[in-house]
Amino acid sequence: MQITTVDHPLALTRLTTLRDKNTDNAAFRGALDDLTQMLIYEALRGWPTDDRQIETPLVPHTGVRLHRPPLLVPVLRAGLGMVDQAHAMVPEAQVGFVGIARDEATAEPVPYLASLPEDLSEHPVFVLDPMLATGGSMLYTLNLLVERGAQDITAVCVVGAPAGVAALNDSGLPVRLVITAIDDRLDEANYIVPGLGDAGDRQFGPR
Ligand SMILES: O=P(O)(O)OC[C@H]1O[C@H](OP(=O)(O)OP(=O)(O)O)[C@H](O)[C@@H]1O
Ligand SMILES: O=c1cc[nH]c(=O)[nH]1
Ligand SMILES: [Mg+2]
Repeated sequence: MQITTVDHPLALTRLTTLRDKNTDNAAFRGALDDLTQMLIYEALRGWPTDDRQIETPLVPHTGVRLHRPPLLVPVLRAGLGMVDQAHAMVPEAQVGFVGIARDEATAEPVPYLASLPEDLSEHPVFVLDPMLATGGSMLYTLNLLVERGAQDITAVCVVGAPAGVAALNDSGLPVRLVITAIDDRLDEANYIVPGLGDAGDRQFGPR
């Protein structure tokens, strides 16, 4: 699996804000917004383009547009904090939604929403979820997408645990990973260490 680590100093300052337990919900959302811009920018590096004929104020000119803009799929709740900025970067993108909450006792993904196009065979997909812990939620989402024909998927994450990265790698699914940091480990409750806590709660409050 291809892994792109976005460790630009500006990405790392935002990650530090996210990790800081004294960052309030509004500042957390702001830092995630900034970081998402950088992740999407890197995720689209080298993306195919088509010619677009325009006229500058001086002469006709051949510019570009994205070839097949990715479908953006935030995984609720935490991925909601990434979708507005991702959409701002790729305004022509369509957006689908997946909702999953981990069972707190088992860390198994419990899905509660899937709102996606029926046929994804022509759509590259960007899955937006800041956290890749055991990988259960991401694998559930990837399988949902592949069942609908997706063949080109990018997982766009902020922090991963080695176990989650290995789970994606071992899945054999058509996915690459764009991420800011791969942390040390999971704790006994399957939280990422050092991590940043619960990315959903830190944006929206406890559920
Ligand atoms: O890799 P995993 O072990 O599956 O853990 C990662 C998942 O956990 C978090 O969501 P959570 O279940 O806390 O829901 P929330 O976003 O509503 O808080 C996170 O946003 C991921 O979706
Ligand atoms: O550390 C973790 C693990 C799963 N989900 C989170 O939000 N944080
Ligand atoms: Mg949560």
